[in-house]
Amino acid sequence: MLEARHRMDAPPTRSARRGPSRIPSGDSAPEPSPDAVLIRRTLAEIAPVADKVTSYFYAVVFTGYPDLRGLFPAAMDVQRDRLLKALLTAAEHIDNPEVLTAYLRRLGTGHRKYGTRPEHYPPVGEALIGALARYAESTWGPETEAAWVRAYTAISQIMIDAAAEDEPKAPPWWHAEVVSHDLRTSDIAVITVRPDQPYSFLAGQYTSLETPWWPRIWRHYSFASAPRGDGLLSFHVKAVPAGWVSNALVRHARPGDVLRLGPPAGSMVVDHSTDNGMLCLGGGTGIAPIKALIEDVAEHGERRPVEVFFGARSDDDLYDKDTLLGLQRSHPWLSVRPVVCDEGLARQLPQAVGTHGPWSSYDAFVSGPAAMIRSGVDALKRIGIPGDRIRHDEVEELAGVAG
Ligand SMILES: NC(=O)C1=CN([C@@H]2O[C@H](COP(=O)(O)OP(=O)(O)OC[C@H]3O[C@@H](n4cnc5c(N)ncnc54)[C@H](O)[C@@H]3O)[C@@H](O)[C@H]2O)C=CC1
Repeated sequence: MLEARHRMDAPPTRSARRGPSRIPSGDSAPEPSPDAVLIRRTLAEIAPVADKVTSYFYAVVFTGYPDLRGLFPAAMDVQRDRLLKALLTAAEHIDNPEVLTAYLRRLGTGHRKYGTRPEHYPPVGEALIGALARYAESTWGPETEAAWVRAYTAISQIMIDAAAEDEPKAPPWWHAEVVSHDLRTSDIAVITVRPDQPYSFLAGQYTSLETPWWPRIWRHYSFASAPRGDGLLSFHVKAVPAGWVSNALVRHARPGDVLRLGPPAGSMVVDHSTDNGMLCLGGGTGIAPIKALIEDVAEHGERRPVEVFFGARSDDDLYDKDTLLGLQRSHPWLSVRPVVCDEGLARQLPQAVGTHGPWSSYDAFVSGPAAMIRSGVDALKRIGIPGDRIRHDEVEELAGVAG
């Protein structure tokens, strides 16, 4: 159902720790604007036929404007309905400019790596309106169409402006040469690359990455280290079943291969204005950004307590345990607890953390499989950490990682 899927792509709420304001919901939500009411009616009507809307939308874009086909991957698998989902999500939240603008600015800037230009927006808008008009027959009319046109115009303008402002500051993408490839288990590799131009990011962030084997298929990977003096970047990659990019990276990438990177994104970063303790849960290769956070705290010379739970399904999957235990030996403020649990880290977590703590003064960081993030956040709330102090990457972004 589109409804369910595009909710996953919602701009961040405060409890997901990014934006300063909250998407209106529940009793305290302000009245939606007339445009928002019309837009939500359309969305409700197309929800049961979401797949048809998506197919029709892309068919109109690609047959009407063949030049745009080159911006998309040859095989439209998980990325197939990303653009449409993002547009529908943005329209749904048109009443919330503060959160929406931040979301759309990131989207606009992130689209530079696809080669998106301002002239691409009108044809996409036409295809969107055409698909909605066709599949939302009973709620469609001149007023509804006008509301969608206003929303799309506002959305596209924010994206175009953000891309234009970013242009003098950063390239649309970076080339990055693989300088080392360290196979840690039969399906996990630590890959280090050298970008062709300086690449600034914050520990805890992630980037999008494209391999030469699957052009225009981008996947997200977190940086596994804080920014380094030599400018190198590392990623922990697990080859997942049917994962094109992850399998290419683990099984084919070798030193000398050149990848492409998009801009850094994500705000699972350390707040250096406080000395709150940090409680970090890393599941599987989700430990990568946690390691970056630890290095960041160490570089700032801070003495805040950092407690890390590293969850994996087997001992073998604790592929980075030695590095983390090495960091623990060097930093008395750091404690690392490997947890082997096939049933889910979150199930064991309340028990594991319950014997430590109290955690109410801690900031929490959760990184790993999407389902683990969801259950981990619930578990952390149950042990007394307020939602606005729990940081994690957007779960919908991770959907693109599994590949
Ligand atoms: N920034 C982030 O949040 C990052 C997320 N990832 C994601 O982490 C995942 C790593 O995959 P693998 O190493 O194969 O992990 P995995 O599937 O082996 O799981 C790792 C740990 O999470 C637990 N877990 C898994 N599903 C759970 C659930 N539904 N509820 C509670 N606990 C659960 C497992 O028991 C295990 O302890 C990938 O999906 C990747 O996309 C990777 C890097 C960064």
